[in-house]
Amino acid sequence: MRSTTEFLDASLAQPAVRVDRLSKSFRGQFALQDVSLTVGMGEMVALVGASGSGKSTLLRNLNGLQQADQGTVEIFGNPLQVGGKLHSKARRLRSQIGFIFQQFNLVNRLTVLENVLVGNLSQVSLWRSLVRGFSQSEKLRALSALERVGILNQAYKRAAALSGGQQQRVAIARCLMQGAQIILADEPIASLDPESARKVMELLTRLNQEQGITIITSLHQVQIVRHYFERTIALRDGSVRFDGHISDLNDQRLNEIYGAAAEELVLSGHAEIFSASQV
Ligand SMILES: Nc1ncnc2c1ncn2[C@@H]1O[C@H](COP(=O)(O)OP(=O)(O)OP(=O)(O)O)[C@@H](O)[C@H]1O
Repeated sequence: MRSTTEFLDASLAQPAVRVDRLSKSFRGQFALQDVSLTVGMGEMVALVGASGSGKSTLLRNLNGLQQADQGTVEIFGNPLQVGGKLHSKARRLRSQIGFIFQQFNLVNRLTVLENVLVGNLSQVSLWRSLVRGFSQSEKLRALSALERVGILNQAYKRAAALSGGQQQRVAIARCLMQGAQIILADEPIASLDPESARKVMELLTRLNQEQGITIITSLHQVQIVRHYFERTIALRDGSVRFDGHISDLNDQRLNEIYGAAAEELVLSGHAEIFSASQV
């Protein structure tokens, strides 16, 4: 069996994510329909689309939280799911994929540091680790992750005591502790105030630019996408309707794809993010 290092080395020549003809239905309705796309290592890609267009379903399928009915997802050239079944390597591949949720998904009664430390553990190992404690080097790595996301000074507070923006940064630190090479973020700023949203978007951008972490983020607001992203994939009714440079996804193109629903993407929340700050 190959070691993790060999596994990572072999992956360098591969795209980070490759999706081939992925389809998923709920009660006879397509949530994803014949979706194919490739995301290179170190890319930062926005997924846009009106409510119900399939963004969350796609992200959940990319890390195997959910299985499609048909099609393939490959991570670093290795199959994660094929034809609706998780591959035997899925667990190892998933350890390289961090996932950030709109509602942060932290364990409220644990401290910030503990949340970062347990981020990568199964439920069983989580309680075992909490009982036996963590090694010094694990704690140092977790503290370093918190420093990288700018909230080292909150390490010993309970997660529930933090603001939404800070909690989202804990979730990102958890991905760093996990050693994630890919971060999937599902509407990561939808529950945040404009200033916190700006900080989270800047942090994701920095992790992409400075550490080469591949980032795929679903977002509702086209203004934000225009500011932070170059490549954008637009979904409608579970199909890819646009995959290209954000400058080509102008208002006219949005209207062609979404009709009246384009307003939801152009006008919804956080437009003030840029006027309220120096960005
Ligand atoms: N677990 C589920 N059970 C039934 N239907 C589902 C389920 N998950 C998603 N769907 C349906 O699949 C379609 C795509 O949903 P999805 O959540 O992926 O869209 P989205 O673009 O992320 O929307 P939003 O921006 O509102 O989160 C929708 O019609 C939704 O109702």
